[in-house]
Amino acid sequence: MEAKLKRELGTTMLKSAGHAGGGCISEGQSYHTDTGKVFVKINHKSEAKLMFDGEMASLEAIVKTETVKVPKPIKVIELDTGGSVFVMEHLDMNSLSKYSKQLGEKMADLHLHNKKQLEKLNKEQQTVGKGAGQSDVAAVEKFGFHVTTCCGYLPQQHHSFFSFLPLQDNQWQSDWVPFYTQQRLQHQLNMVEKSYGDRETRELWAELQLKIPQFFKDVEIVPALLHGDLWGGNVAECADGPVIFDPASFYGHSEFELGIAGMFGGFNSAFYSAYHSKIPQAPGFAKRNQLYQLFHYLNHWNHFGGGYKGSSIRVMKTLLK
Ligand SMILES: Nc1ncnc2c1ncn2[C@@H]1O[C@H](COP(=O)(O)OP(=O)(O)OP(=O)(O)O)[C@@H](O)[C@H]1O
Repeated sequence: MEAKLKRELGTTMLKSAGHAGGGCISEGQSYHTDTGKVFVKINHKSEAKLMFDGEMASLEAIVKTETVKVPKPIKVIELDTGGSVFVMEHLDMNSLSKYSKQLGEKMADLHLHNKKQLEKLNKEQQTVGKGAGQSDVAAVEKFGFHVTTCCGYLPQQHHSFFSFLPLQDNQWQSDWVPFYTQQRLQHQLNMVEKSYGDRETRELWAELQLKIPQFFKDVEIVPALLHGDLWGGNVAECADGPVIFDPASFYGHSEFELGIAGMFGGFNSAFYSAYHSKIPQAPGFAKRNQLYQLFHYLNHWNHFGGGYKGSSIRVMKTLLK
């Protein structure tokens, strides 16, 4: 692997700089190269390329916004032995502590970035001489993403719990509610149905589906670039400020991001007040927050089995009250 890495990165030096842990998905390893220190994620499964391509595209999209710091992506390389590696900038990271407020501000900046681009574009189009399609302003008017992303684990070893690939259908849609209902919730529920065929869940979903549009009355939703998997394990800080990593990006409702953020801890009140000072809570926020958590409960049920069934059903029942 190291010979190939050297070749692909065009570096004469490739010196191990230690094992950086790595999550439960991929092994992590840092190296010194001619152009600086890199962090390499290694996964030996054949599907890893798809997963890393999604992560690379997500990081590239976030970098372009110049809002919140992420490791700069460098390259996805396929290994001759099967599997792939993903090379990115190495960052010295510590647990988030003194930069919570800054993270809140920067996440809001990330979420507002596309809205600002759309406003710029609109202004330009009203200016004489610049018609539609003539602008250099990059703005996205739909919900989705240009590549598939993976929200969840692609384990190194096959494990009977993990019988599916946690791929997200990011096909572009003009409206958020059908996007979220079909391409996020329905997708998870189809997998639950396939694995467990649970009747109570099926019945609750039949009712809940019809109610979803009511949760979105009077809210205007502008596509926002999301990290997509913003739990406490994917945020940290460097010496100069907060950093987020391991994204599964797409353009969606900014509130979706706060779903998983609220589930496993890691975000304090300084984070939330800084975030909401830039993006205030819209009416109906609390209910939608539960609707957004439902996706993650179902995703966890599909990943880890029955332990998350109870939470999934509980949230569905609360939403139906
Ligand atoms: N660019 C980087 N530079 C240095 N260390 C990193 C970098 N990216 C990740 N790490 C370290 O590796 C760990 C795992 O990273 P990451 O979450 O991206 O991997 P993963 O295999 O997708 O794992 P999981 O989602 O299970 O946490 C992080 O918690 C962090 O300590």
